[in-house]
Amino acid sequence: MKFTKSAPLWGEITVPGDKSISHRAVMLGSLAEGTTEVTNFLKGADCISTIRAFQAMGIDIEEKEDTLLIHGKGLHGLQAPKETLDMGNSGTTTRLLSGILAGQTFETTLTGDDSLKKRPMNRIITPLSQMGAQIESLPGNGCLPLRITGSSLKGIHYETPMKSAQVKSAVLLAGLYADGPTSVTESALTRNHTELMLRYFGAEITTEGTTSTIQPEPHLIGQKVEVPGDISSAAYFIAAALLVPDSQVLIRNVGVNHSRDGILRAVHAMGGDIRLRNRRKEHAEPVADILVKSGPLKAAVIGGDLIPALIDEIPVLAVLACFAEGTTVIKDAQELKVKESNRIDTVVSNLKAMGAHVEATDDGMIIEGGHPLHGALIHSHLDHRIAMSFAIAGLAAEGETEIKHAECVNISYPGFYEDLKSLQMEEE
Ligand SMILES: O=C(O)C1=C[C@@H](OP(=O)(O)O)[C@@H](O)[C@H](O)C1
Ligand SMILES: C=C(OP(=O)(O)O)C(=O)O
Repeated sequence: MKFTKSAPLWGEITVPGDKSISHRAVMLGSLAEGTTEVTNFLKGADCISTIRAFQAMGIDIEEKEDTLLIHGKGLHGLQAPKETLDMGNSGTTTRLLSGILAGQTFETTLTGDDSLKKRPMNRIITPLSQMGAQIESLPGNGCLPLRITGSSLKGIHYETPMKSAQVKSAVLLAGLYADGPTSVTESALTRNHTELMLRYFGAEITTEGTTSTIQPEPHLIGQKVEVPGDISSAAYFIAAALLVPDSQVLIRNVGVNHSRDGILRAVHAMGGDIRLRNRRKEHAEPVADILVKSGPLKAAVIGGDLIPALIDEIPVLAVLACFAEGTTVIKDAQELKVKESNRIDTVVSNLKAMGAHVEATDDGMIIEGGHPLHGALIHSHLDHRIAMSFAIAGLAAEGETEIKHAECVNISYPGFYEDLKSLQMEEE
């Protein structure tokens, strides 16, 4: 896929449904009694891995044109799958599902693609084992494939050593099957979709500060879930509209949960022209329309508690920083190293190929803005966020940018390139 300097971006767009919320809707819909109707479900490869896993455990999931109907069988209704469950590229599916599988009465094996097989699973094996789960990393290196033998679980209090919503969620979901309350404390709030959706489906779950506590054996009831647009997908259009001169884009129906809105806060800090309109609440989640206009940007320091609220947006934020005046520091973001690629390395090497002045650090990167980027051959490393971030860089760089394995955007945003093109004004 090739990109050159873009004509202004102009108009309105609706991005596909939120990936995190889509995964959780399938999971809780399957564990609830009755039918859950999900609209604006993300039909990306990661969420399809979640659907296939629950279908393999006996859940009837109807995939209609605009909706997903999940015929849940209750907390104890899953059946042993006949085969190994393939998690594809999805860390979220693997870690959250492991929490659920830990409390079943059967044994399951989970595997995934080459990228997922390199990602660390000890972060969930440790707390789930403390709860009494039996989980074995078959290669013995803390990675997939995992064999999970369902066990009776005990409630624990767990302090997460890393800022990870997947770890928090795995423990809370295992807590559904524990013998008493289970609580998780984190050092900074990570995305709280699991907590909000559990409450929405009828679980007894409370949150005080950054500690959430769940009571076991709730009676979950199927619900209607309207999935908001994914702010992580909206981030690419926010960046494109800021960078391409004379652009103005309205992104409708985006989830703006405070635990996810770090990209909005970062763009504000960088002086970008971005406004929220029509704020409302859809079921459990806050939603708004986002209006973005192009304009100059200034550097910022991005770190601390802001990081979990924009962790997946850091690649595109790094692209923005190349066009900002001054030196941007991204820190406290070690988690980037264990995503679909090592995103510190893949962002820095690709930005360098485009002529950026950027250096990797142990927990992020330092970017000296104001040096024009030029086109280059970009290696996505099959990482969807890298492909999309550098497509945006290509719209603002001199010359031609080519993205290798550009199709990996299907993980979280099938139709991304078409949507981007739909905003580009025709050249006179
Ligand atoms: O819980 C989730 O849905 C996610 C949590 C984050 O991962 P970590 O929990 O590993 O930070 C994020 O990067 C991922 O895209 C989705
Ligand atoms: C890190 C991501 O997803 P996951 O961990 O679910 O693979 C992502 O979508 O950027």
